[in-house]
Amino acid sequence: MANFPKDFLFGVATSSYQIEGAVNEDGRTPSIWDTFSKIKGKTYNGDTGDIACDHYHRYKEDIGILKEIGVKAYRFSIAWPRIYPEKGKFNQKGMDFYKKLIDELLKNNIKPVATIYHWDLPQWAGDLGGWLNRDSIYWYSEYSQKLFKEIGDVVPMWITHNEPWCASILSYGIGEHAPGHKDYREALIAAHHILLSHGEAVKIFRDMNIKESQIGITLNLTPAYPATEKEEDYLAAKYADGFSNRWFLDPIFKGKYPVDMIELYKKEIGEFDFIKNEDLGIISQPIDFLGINFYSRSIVKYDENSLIKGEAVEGPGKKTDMGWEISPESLYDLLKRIDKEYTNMPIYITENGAAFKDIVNKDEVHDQERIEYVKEHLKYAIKFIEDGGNLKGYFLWSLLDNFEWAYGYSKRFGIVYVDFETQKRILKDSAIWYKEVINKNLIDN
Ligand SMILES: N=[N+]=NCCCCNC(=O)[C@@H]1[C@H]2[C@H](O)[C@@H](O)[C@H](O)[C@@H](CO)[C@@H]12
Repeated sequence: MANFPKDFLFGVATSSYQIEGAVNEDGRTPSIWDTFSKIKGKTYNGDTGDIACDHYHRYKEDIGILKEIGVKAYRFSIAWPRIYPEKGKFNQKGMDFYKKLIDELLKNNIKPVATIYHWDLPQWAGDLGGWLNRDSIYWYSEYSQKLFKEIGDVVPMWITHNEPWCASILSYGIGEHAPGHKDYREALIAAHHILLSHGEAVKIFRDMNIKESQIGITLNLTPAYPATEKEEDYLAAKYADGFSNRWFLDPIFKGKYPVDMIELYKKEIGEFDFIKNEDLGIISQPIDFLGINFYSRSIVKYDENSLIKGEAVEGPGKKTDMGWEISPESLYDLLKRIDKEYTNMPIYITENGAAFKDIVNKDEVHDQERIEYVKEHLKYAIKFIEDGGNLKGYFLWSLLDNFEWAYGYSKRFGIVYVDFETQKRILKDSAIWYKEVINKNLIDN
C-alpha cells in the first residue's frame, strides 16, 4: 500500500478540439486542425473534431461524471477560435461557454485548470504564417490577456501552452500535426515564438496581479536511453534528450538554448537569426509550477545519417495501443532528473495515460491494462514524493475517449468510454478504480 500526501491534486485532462465539437457554433471559426483534418490522408479514416464528444452541449453531463469519480481538479483547454474568431475581434458568446463550464466546475467543488493553447490555432492566424510569424506573440498576448481579464479570478491554475514540442517540431518539422509542414528550420522558429509567447503571457499575468492564481507551462518530456553501452549510443541518447527535452527545458529554466543542439542544428538550419537579444530573458520569466506530460521513454542507437544522429529502437517492455513502451520507472528517472538539473518548484503530471483496445460488454468495459498502467506510474510518483520530490498532482489522460489527432477516433485514452454513434458515456473499470484511489488517497498493491 502506498499513500499520497493529503493535499495531492488528483485530476483528469482533456482538450478543446479533441472533445468539444460544435465547430461552427456561437461564432467559432475554423482552427488549423479543422482545416488539416479535412485534408485527405491527414487523419485516420478522415476523422475530424466536427462533433467529437459533443462536449460543448454535454459539458454538464461530463462534469457530473467528474463529480461521480471524485476528481479534485479538471484540466481543460480553451479554444482560441471561440474567443477571437477573427483577428482582433473578441467573441463574448465563445467566452460565455467557458464561464458556464467554470461555474459548473466550481459548483461541484472541482478546481478548474485552464490550458490557454492546446494546438487549435485560429485559421486566420494560420493564414498569416501561424507560429512562424513573430507577430504570433502579439496575437497570443491579446488572447491570454483577455482570458486573464474575463476569468482570471475563477481559474486558480493557468497553463500557457500544452507541449510546445508537439506544436512546433511535430507540426512544422515532422509534419504529422497541423499545419503539416516538414521543414526543421520552421520547426525551431515556431518553437521559439511559442516559448516567447509563453514568456510574454507570464509577464502580462504578473502585471495584472491576479490573486490566488498560479501560472506554468506543460512540456511533454521523453527520457532518452542508449540502446547499448557503446559510446556512440550514449551520444545519440544525449542528442535525443536535446531534441525532445532540453530544447524547451533550458530556455525556460536556464535562459539559454542548449549549445550542443545549436551546433548540431546549425549545419541543417543555418543561422539562428530569429532569436532577438531580449528573447531568452522573456522566455525564462519565473513560473509557479511545471506541468509534465509523460507517456513513455525512447531508446536510441547512433545513426550518422539522421539530423540528431540517432534512431529509435523498440523497447523490451509491453506496449500500449499507440505502440509506446510502458516504462513507469522512466517517469521516476525523469522526475529525479528535473529535480536535480532544473527546478524543485511544484511539479504536476498534467498528462499520463494509455490507449488500449477497449471492448464494451453489456455496458461494461474491463480495461485492466489501463488500470495497471496508471497504478504503476502512480507508484513511481509516490516513490519520488517519498524521496522528497515536489510532485503536487496528477492528471490522468483522459476523461473521455476523444479525437486522437492524426489517429482520429481509432485510439481510446479515456477512463470513460464514448460511443461516438450515440454519444453514450460508459465509465470503464479504470474510472471506478481511479475513484477509489482518490477516495482512499492511496494505491493498493
Ligand atoms: N520525442 N518525442 N515524442 C513526443 C511524443 C508525443 C506524445 N504525444 C503526446 O504527448 C500527446 C499529448 C497531447 O497533449 C494530447 O492531446 C494527446 O491526446 C495525448 C495522447 O497522444 C498526448
